[in-house]
Amino acid sequence: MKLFQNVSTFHRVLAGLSITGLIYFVSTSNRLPYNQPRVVGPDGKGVFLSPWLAPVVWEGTFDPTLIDSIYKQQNITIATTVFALGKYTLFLKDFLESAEQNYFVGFRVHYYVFTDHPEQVPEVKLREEHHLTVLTVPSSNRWQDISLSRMARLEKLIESRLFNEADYVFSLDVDSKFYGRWGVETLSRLVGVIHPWFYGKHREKFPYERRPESQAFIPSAEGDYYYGGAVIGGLVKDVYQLAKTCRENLDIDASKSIEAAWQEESHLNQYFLYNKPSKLLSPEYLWDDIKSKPWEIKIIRFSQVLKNYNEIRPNP
Ligand SMILES: CC(=O)N[C@H]1[C@@H](OP(=O)(O)OP(=O)(O)OC[C@H]2O[C@@H](n3ccc(=O)[nH]c3=O)[C@H](O)[C@@H]2O)O[C@H](CO)[C@H](O)[C@@H]1O
Ligand SMILES: [Mn+2]
Repeated sequence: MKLFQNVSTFHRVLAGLSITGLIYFVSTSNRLPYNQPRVVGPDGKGVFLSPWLAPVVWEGTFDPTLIDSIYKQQNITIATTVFALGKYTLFLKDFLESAEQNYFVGFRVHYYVFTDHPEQVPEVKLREEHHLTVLTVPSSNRWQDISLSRMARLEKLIESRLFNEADYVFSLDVDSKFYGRWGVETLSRLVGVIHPWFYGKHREKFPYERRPESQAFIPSAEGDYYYGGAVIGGLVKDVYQLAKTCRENLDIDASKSIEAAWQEESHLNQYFLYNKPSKLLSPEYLWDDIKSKPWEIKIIRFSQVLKNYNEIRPNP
């Protein structure tokens, strides 16, 4: 504790702190202060390196033909998990059909569809080397539980199958559609996507979990990007570590009856702050159909579709 010259100063400071303040103090005292990274530069163009030298994938930063030819030599399989419980099965058709047009075309893909209504999984013609497995899970009557249980299910699926069946894995929101190429340019050890609604905002305004009692807590002076929970990816081993850690932290929060502001997305953001992704996907890879396209976005590749939450979620 270099900050304090002698023990009595340290005790006086401690005595003046509340328990919440103490947790805050201990958890922040050894963290490095640094400026928030920009997503769009002063020239209005997307910044394509993070301050820890992770590439940020934007249109124009890669040559699709060249990058495909490099990965072709590696004979890889990309597992893709997608959850469609309750009424969310209605998103599967567009999700899968648009994926088949755009998603890892020419590479081996294995979709794992988790659902409580296996009979509602549509028949979609898959490309050669693309496969789909339906995994039946129990229904749930809280959307928050569905969304956050994805971490535990991903962890278990990796343990039981993906260590043997795949090289990379992506977990994607089903209420989405592909509009453009999503290929091997997105592959890396650990991959996160920059959320389309917050990339122009100061990090103090990010909807991170702000209660120190939660395992997802992020202090207001910290944060790199606000990552979307709709896309998690990377090598099977690294995504396993992420899913396991987030699931453990979700369990700790649940035991204290705390639910983070944005469920597993909050825990994902906390994980990525202290375990930096090795590649970032620009908001081209997670847009929202109701959001107009600004100048810095040259192409929308994957986007959340319009939906009426009151109609499709099992609870408010
Ligand atoms: C764009 C984005 O980053 N979205 C995130 C955001 O809100 P969203 O509003 O996108 O959450 P959402 O309603 O799409 O739920 C996330 C996912 O859970 C599944 N699901 C949910 C409800 C249901 O009844 N049935 C079902 O299958 C489905 O796969 C869905 O895509 O915050 C959520 C957690 O609060 C997740 O982190 C989402 O990934
Ligand atoms: Mn969604």
